[in-house]
Amino acid sequence: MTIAILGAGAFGTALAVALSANGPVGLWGRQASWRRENPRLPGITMPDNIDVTDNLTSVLTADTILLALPAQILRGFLADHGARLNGKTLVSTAKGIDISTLTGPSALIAEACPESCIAVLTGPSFAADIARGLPTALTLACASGIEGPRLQHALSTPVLRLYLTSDIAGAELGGALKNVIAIAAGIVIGAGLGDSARAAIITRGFAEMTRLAGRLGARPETLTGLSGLGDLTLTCTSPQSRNFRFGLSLGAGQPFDRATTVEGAATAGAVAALATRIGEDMPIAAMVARLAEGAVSVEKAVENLMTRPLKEE
Ligand SMILES: NC(=O)c1ccc[n+]([C@@H]2O[C@H](COP(=O)([O-])OP(=O)(O)OC[C@H]3O[C@@H](n4cnc5c(N)ncnc54)[C@H](O)[C@@H]3O)[C@@H](O)[C@H]2O)c1
Ligand SMILES: O=P(O)(O)OC[C@H](O)CO
Repeated sequence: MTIAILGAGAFGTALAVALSANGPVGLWGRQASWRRENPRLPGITMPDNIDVTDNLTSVLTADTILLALPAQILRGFLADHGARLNGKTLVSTAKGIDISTLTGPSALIAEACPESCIAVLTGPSFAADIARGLPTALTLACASGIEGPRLQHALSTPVLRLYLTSDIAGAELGGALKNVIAIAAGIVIGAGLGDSARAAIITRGFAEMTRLAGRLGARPETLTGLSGLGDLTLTCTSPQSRNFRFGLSLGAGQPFDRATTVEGAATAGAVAALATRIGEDMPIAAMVARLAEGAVSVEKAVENLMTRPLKEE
């Protein structure tokens, strides 16, 4: 198996560093003018067997491509380059739902590359941790009983342990939805509402995640696994998370650098629209969408959530 990664942001670069333990890796970035140290991942030196390039053609000789682009970028990228990727094994790593189609990355890839085998790599993992070689466990979702195990072995290393599932919908939705709830958790802490309120938002947020994912065909055990509960726990509790930090700044009423990749912001809008379309109640996600747009104050959002009709758990 020959491997290339498209997207030389923090995560694509970290994956390249990890997978270089198994052999050569191509890493493409549209503006990859650096070669040995990515400014998005300071302090990490690229091993010699990573070919960092801004020439897409040169990395497309690989048979297996990991797509490490943000979810809202993917559709446009596939429109431009999907034909050249079609037929290759494609592994999606984006954690979001496309705001214009309300579909996840795997559906976008399937539409653009109908002859490709598609997998999803997701789970609790900060790029900096992976790049430093800290032990990490992820979920690899692939519907193919042949390609799935092959990928699982090729993408695992002594410090990167992949668990295999065939539940693409569950793995993908867990990764996308946890980002929305992480923003909510950040808001709670940023606004000084306390750890008890955060535990409540995580738990009720997880209930929303499992409800929506279940309606969209996910298996419950996937949501309680690494890609759901595992990643939710990480992202709602660590200031390393950009989604959590975005929430912190919203809650505290402080500015936030909008150039930072915060997948949960657009995904909250997509989730709210999706929930409305299928008639599912997602009050926390809907409130995060409004807060991220600046359409409601934190005080009003808390009041609205706390005064909803009382119900059974
Ligand atoms: N950073 C992490 O810790 C981490 C961990 C797991 C998963 N992820 C997921 O990986 C995905 C990418 O996140 P990241 O952390 O690498 O983001 P990032 O902001 O570090 O990098 C995004 C990259 O996308 C590139 N890009 C933007 N628009 C583009 C376009 N039109 N064409 C080509 N390239 C374009 C940018 O140049 C940049 O290199 C996200 O879905 C994120 O949720 C990130
Ligand atoms: O920095 P975040 O919030 O995008 O989170 C990164 C990863 O998704 C954590 O698993």
